[in-house]
Amino acid sequence: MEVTARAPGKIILTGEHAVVHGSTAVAASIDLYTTITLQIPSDSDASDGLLKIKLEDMGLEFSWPVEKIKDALPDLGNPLSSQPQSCSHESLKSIASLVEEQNIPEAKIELASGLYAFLWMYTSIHGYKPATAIVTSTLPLGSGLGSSASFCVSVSAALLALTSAVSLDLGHKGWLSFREDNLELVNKWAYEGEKIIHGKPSGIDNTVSTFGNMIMFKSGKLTRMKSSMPLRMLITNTKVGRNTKALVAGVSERTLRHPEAMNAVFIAVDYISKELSSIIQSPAADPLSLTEKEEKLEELMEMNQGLLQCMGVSHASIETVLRTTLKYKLSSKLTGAGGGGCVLTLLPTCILLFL
Ligand SMILES: Nc1ncnc2c1ncn2[C@@H]1O[C@H](COP(=O)(O)OP(=O)(O)O)[C@@H](O)[C@H]1O
Ligand SMILES: C[C@@](O)(CCOP(=O)(O)O)CC(=O)O
Ligand SMILES: [Mg+2]
Repeated sequence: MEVTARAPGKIILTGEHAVVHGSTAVAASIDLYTTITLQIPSDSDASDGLLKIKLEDMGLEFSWPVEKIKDALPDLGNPLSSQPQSCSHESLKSIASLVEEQNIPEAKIELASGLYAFLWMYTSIHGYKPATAIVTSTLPLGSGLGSSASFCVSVSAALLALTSAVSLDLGHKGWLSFREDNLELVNKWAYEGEKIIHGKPSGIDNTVSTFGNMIMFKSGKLTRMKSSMPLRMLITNTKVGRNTKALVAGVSERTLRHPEAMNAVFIAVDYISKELSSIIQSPAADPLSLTEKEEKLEELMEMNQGLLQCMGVSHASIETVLRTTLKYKLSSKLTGAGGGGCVLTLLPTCILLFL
């Protein structure tokens, strides 16, 4: 049995971090993907008894004898793919020791949490079957474009596609697609993976990666959006590496130190996201001209960036991009967890006329 699945990365237009604390955020999927090919031999005699994962872009391969996984995680004997399970502290410790034995190069140690998520989802859904997973990605890792969620969604989709828990319909461009209820299952398993990588994710990244297009997200609930205006974003990668888990934890610590001030910040972000979504979706016959709408969006992005600074997640490299784009009267904000990573700049239609 073999299947290939892919899932997109995302940009967050407004509301990152605050969404973890219950505010509204707006996100859109982008045309960069994580792709996974999963092969599970149907004849166990024909296999080498290993669970392998090949990260092709990095030229890395990791493998574990399934018997060893069984010893480390003995409680997963009866996988129930239709019931997403959270990884307990004990299971995570066992998984960490399985990954530690692989001697990941020090410069790539961040990959460990991706491997934890893979091992958890694989064994929870398929038990101790030998298999090979080959992963490639066009997304930069750890840059705010949701590589972790796109990895988890593609893994979850590939794993579920090879179970009887889902049925696939003929999709578009040669890809099969999941039905809506099956997409929810894909999303729930991916969220369990994101929890292992991020610690305390809001769920917005895996949700937009699973359902695509543009969404509004608040307290685990998604509202699909229909944009009624052109919206072009320039993405600048500062190439400053950072880790979402640490940044999310930093905002929570600041919230514990200054609960009232931070709650006011989160409420302001909620209003910003709601206003942004209503502008983006306002009917074309709206009295506001396109230029007026774009000016409002620019102002909202600037306000959100200021509040992200309040949360302590901006960075000198992000400020440099902000100053540079401002010279051309363009508005920018960080996207994703910040601390480096990517910056979004709105490209208004008047600029595009000159390109
Ligand atoms: N293709 C991949 N293969 C293995 N792990 C991945 C892959 N993509 C993402 N990950 C995991 O996700 C982590 C990056 O997630 P994160 O810090 O949330 O940044 P972002 O989601 O913005 O890219 C990586 O360090 C790795 O553990
Ligand atoms: C900071 C946050 O809002 C988004 C993180 O996105 P990314 O992992 O940096 O792509 C966290 C979350 O919502 O789970
Ligand atoms: Mg992430």
